[in-house]
Amino acid sequence: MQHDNPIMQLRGVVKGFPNGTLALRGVDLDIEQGKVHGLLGANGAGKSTLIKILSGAYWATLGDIIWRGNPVKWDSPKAANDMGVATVHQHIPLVPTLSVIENIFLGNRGLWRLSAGIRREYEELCQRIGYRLDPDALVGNLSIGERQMVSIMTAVGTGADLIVMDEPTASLAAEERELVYTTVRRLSKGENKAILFVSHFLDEVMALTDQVTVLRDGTAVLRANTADLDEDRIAEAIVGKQIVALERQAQERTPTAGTARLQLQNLASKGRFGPISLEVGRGEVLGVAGLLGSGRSEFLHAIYGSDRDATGTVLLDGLAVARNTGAAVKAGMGMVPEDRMAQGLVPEFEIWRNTTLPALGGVSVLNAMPIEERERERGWEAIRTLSIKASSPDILVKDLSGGNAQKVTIAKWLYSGVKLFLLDEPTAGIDIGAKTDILRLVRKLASEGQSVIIVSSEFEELLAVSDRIIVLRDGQCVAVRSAHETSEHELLLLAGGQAASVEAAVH
Ligand SMILES: Nc1ncnc2c1ncn2[C@@H]1O[C@H](COP(=O)(O)OP(=O)(O)OP(=O)(O)O)[C@@H](O)[C@H]1O
Repeated sequence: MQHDNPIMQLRGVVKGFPNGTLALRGVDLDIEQGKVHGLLGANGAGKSTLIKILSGAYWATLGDIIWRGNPVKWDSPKAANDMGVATVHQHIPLVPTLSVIENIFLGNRGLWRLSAGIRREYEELCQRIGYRLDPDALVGNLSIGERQMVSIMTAVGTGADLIVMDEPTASLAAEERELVYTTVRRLSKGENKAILFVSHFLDEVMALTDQVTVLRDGTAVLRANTADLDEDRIAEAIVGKQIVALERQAQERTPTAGTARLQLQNLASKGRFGPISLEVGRGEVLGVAGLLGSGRSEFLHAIYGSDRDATGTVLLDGLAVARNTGAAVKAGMGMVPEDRMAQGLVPEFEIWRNTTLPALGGVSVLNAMPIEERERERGWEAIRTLSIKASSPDILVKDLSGGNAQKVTIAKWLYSGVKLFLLDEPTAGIDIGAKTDILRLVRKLASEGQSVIIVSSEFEELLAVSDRIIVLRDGQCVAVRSAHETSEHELLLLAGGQAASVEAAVH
């Protein structure tokens, strides 16, 4: 690989954690100005650790960081930021109670009043990026895609020359992803910025990046120009072996006919979605396709009772479920929300404790005293079933990589007698090897009689795993299709309206 203009170089970077984990084992990396550098690797390969070192959040245990030709030792994100490195983190650290403009300029201005100058600066930033949000909109009211754009604008607004993006498209639909790509291209080609782009999506890495580094178990196992690679080669480097493509298994099964597990009658939430009436059978997987803002997550929250404004009736196995999450869990629903860290896990607890949180019935005496041995065994089982990269169930969830923590949120419901799984983007941020494992697990749950409603921005995934797919657009259910009767193309058209730019999808 030729390096014309490296702005950032890592040489032999090692990172060990106090619990003994060696997350990076001597990594070299060269990021050039005006180029997009893709960083890939399975969950737990070391990507976030590397990013934290680049952005000053962690010290490297060993090795050199060379910025514009000079070795540096950053002791804080602010120090890295002052030198010209900005990071767009995976879990977007925005302040929900502040406005867009306040969030964007908060960090580098401290306390200040909104002046005409700042507003002008905001408009200039929007011009540069080619995207505009209402500067006074509250961040808490924005969609995940819009929040992602606020994070990117914040990074660009610092004037950084290297922008590190940690899975910026992880839970975005095709159209919103396209927005991020356009921004990345503008910044690299138009403004000569260097971009480090972390992603699990091979198609976008092929389409967007100039160079690629693949980490496996803390080692850079592939460093090459993207033009010299193809998806198979990258996938092989990520998992260390050839992987089987997503199989489409939908045709092979028929859910138990005539037995409704879930019945929704006029379920609606004002300004969000609905009314929607439908049934989900025992052993059925219902896919929900829709773009960001279509009401897809809101739909799940209403079923689960976490939307207190929702109206309508939800019946599980013929019995009405009161509209609160406690009643939903008691009735047999399990929810894996999109914003996992905020809603799904207790980071300070071990894997085993998180895995058995909702399921103490099976591992305790009279539901009161958990038997630790059995709980730990569950933890091991979860590690095996979902290929969680952890040396034991005693590892704290906060010490897991993002993707592995996410697997724990799924594991959490597996052993709790759940009858209806509500999965919001269950494979976002999950590496390609484990993605197929999770989809297979969904099929397995269905074959055992559980029902599943799954929301995914990746329609290919919905087609692979669902029996039926409903399409939401602007809060309305605009189509119901049997999975084997539809296609990704049709779903995209339906989800975006006929006029939707299908080209927006990455090919
Ligand atoms: N604070 C920590 N303490 C101990 N171990 C950690 C800590 N942070 C990460 N690890 C471990 O270091 C390894 C690398 O994790 P890292 O978060 O860098 O992976 P990743 O490639 O970003 O994964 P993902 O795709 O899931 O986000 C993992 O084994 C993880 O469990």
